[in-house]
Amino acid sequence: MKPRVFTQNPLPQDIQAYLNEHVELKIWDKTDSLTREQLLNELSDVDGLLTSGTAINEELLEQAPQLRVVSSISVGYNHFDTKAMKEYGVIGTHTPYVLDDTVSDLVISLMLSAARRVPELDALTKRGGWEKGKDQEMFGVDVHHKKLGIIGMGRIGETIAKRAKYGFDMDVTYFNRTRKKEVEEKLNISYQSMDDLLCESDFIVLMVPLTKDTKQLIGAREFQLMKKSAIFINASRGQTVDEQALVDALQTGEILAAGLDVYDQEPINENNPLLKMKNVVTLPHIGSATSETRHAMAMLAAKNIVAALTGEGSYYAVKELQGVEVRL
Ligand SMILES: NC(=O)C1=CN([C@@H]2O[C@H](COP(=O)(O)OP(=O)(O)OC[C@H]3O[C@@H](n4cnc5c(N)ncnc54)[C@H](OP(=O)(O)O)[C@@H]3O)[C@@H](O)[C@H]2O)C=CC1
Ligand SMILES: O=CC(=O)O
Repeated sequence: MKPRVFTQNPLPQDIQAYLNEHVELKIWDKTDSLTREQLLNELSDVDGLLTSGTAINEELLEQAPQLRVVSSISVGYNHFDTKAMKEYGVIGTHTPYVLDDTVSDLVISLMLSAARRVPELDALTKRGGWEKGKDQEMFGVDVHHKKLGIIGMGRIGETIAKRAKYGFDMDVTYFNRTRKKEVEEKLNISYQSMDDLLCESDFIVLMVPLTKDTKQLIGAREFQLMKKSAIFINASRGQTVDEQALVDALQTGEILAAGLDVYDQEPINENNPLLKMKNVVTLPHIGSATSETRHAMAMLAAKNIVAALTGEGSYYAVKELQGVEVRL
């Protein structure tokens, strides 16, 4: 008998066809979005769940007695309670590598947009505010040849560094808990303590996963260390930053500008002060959102769930759940 898989994510036809060959696929096809209660109900007799941000916690695992694999169409997996999943013998998989270039492109666009004030000046031009002789009021700052500090030199961090170094001649430094000498040599970049990186960088990009150690990694103290001319970019998760401290730093001129793809609350509340600031570029968590990359992620997530459920082929288990014995 084929394993049963449930998903609430709409999937392209070719991915559905691939899944149908290997599993009994059930897709949530109602127009209303699925409530938590409906999800738990659907999970009562399935072996696998294909999802993106669904919180996988004890309450869900308790009510899904057959569940063996949760495959996330994302690389970040802070929605997994990996401790509980381990206890219940449930594997969690994710989609590394296939989105690195796309997310990096977006990070570079946030850097450029914030530095050159692209959204602000686009709005000014469209509302007829372009006046001759007022160029100076529209000046931005250069990106090329500046110093970029990347916090979180992982898969995505590395592709950002490559673009910054070879595309924009930037002086790139990074901070990680583990030093990566081979990457330093390959890309001609250097390692710094986090405080030194914060003090010296013109651009600071945060690209760490959200974990108990990175929650509010950047707060009031860290913004105080930054240059007044610093541009801060966050494309990791909103909770890696103390958002109120970010608002304060931008309002008091402690830093120059910010480019954000992620927030404490998503979708962001329409009254959030960040939305009112000219010196903040705001995007709706679209780091990997191109047709090609979202397709590649969904296909990889489909392959992960098939491999993990059938035991045929390899899959990308998240770090904390590698080698976990799956419940029978
Ligand atoms: N905006 C968007 O749409 C997207 C956002 N993301 C986010 O980006 C994150 C990173 O993805 P990816 O590059 O693939 O992940 P990786 O695991 O490859 O890289 C993460 C890096 O962060 C470092 N890190 C972890 N904890 C800390 C810490 N406490 N202090 C400093 N550095 C730390 C790790 O090094 P070390 O362990 O040595 O410290 C590692 O090098 C994802 O987890 C996700 O949250 C990803 C894709 C799209
Ligand atoms: O935020 C997106 C991800 O893939 O993680």
